[in-house]
Amino acid sequence: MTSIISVGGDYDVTIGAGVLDQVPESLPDGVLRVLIVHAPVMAAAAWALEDDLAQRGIGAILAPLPDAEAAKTAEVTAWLWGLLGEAGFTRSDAVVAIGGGATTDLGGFVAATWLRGVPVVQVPTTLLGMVDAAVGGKTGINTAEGKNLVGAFHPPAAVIADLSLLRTLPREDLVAGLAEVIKCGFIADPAILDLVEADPQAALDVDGEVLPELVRRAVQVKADVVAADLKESSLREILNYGHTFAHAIEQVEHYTWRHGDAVAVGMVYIAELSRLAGLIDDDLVQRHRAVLSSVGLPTAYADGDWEALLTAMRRDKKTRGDLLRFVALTGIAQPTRLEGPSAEDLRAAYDAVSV
Ligand SMILES: NC(=O)c1ccc[n+]([C@@H]2O[C@H](COP(=O)([O-])OP(=O)(O)OC[C@H]3O[C@@H](n4cnc5c(N)ncnc54)[C@H](O)[C@@H]3O)[C@@H](O)[C@H]2O)c1
Ligand SMILES: O=C(O)C(=O)C[C@@H](O)[C@H](O)[C@H](O)COP(=O)(O)O
Ligand SMILES: [Zn+2]
Repeated sequence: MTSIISVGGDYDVTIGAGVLDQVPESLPDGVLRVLIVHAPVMAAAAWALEDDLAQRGIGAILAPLPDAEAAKTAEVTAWLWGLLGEAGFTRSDAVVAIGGGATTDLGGFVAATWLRGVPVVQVPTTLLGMVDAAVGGKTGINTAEGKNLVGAFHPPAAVIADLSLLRTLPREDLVAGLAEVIKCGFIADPAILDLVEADPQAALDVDGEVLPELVRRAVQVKADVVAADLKESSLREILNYGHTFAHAIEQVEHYTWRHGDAVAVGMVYIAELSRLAGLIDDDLVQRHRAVLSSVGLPTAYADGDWEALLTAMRRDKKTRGDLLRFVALTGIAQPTRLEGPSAEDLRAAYDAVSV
């Protein structure tokens, strides 16, 4: 079954097994050349796309990226700008990004910045990319000081999510992708939590029916939010649930942690902080731990450097001046903001996740 989810009428997310061959027709009319940036494991898919495009009279330049987070750097971005400059890419040309969230973040950023914006078609190949990174137009790279500190909002022309690609995804990456799915359950769609809790193993079965349903539901949550608030003036912040602490872990651990794993711990951290602030009860905190651990996600982060984590959290984009701001919950599907928590509560929540 193929599903198409419209993002505010601006572009479609096509979800289904075997939809990869729809990439050429998802390019805007009149595209003459394409830069295909791809994760190392997606070389065969990139070559196949190059052949398909050639038969349609569209030229392609292939750009294999460093794997995972190593792609999201100023150096890789500058290398791609160089390729585009040498080839004389114009605004009738486009970018296609094939890979996980790191690839689509980088590919989207290059498209956003080249000539102040050329079209990008996002082809996510991880669960996390399909349900989150490729949708919504947040693009960016890391700097030495922190995660995603440089970027642009640049919605794609289309998103093609071929579920059959998940068959080769390592289980650890599949599990990590479920963190963002579960996040959507906590912030907006409780049916996601019910589905995962009813059968956690089914949620990880790439050939079953539960996982596609979870993908559709999470994409719908994201589509609804970004259609209402593309540039994160307010509502979009809810998609950052768990991310303040998660991004700090990722940076302090030099990106050796998967993003989804860090988000899982980050959600437990904010749940603990919210409990300390009187926003939620202990049952909801424990529901975070139970549903996340049921699919194999981490819920604790031991032996961290608290001062380094705090410094990293202060660089979060939701911070305003000295005011640390978190997306929190008052209940399931009831997001709110927790602003300026005390130093004692920040530390106590850390103690609760660092056991
Ligand atoms: N822009 C956004 O809105 C947004 C949302 C969520 C996450 N992100 C970003 O996404 C990144 C994380 O994305 P990710 O979890 O996809 O990680 P990733 O892009 O690092 O990919 C994980 C690993 O899976 C491999 N891989 C990809 N597809 C595969 C496949 N089909 N078969 C086998 N291996 C495959 C990759 O090569 C990589 O080694 C982070 O940088 C995060 O900040 C961005
Ligand atoms: O799309 C969004 O908005 C999100 O916050 C989704 C997050 O899952 C994602 O990790 C995003 O890249 C984080 O953005 P940042 O602005 O905190 O860097
Ligand atoms: Zn995320």
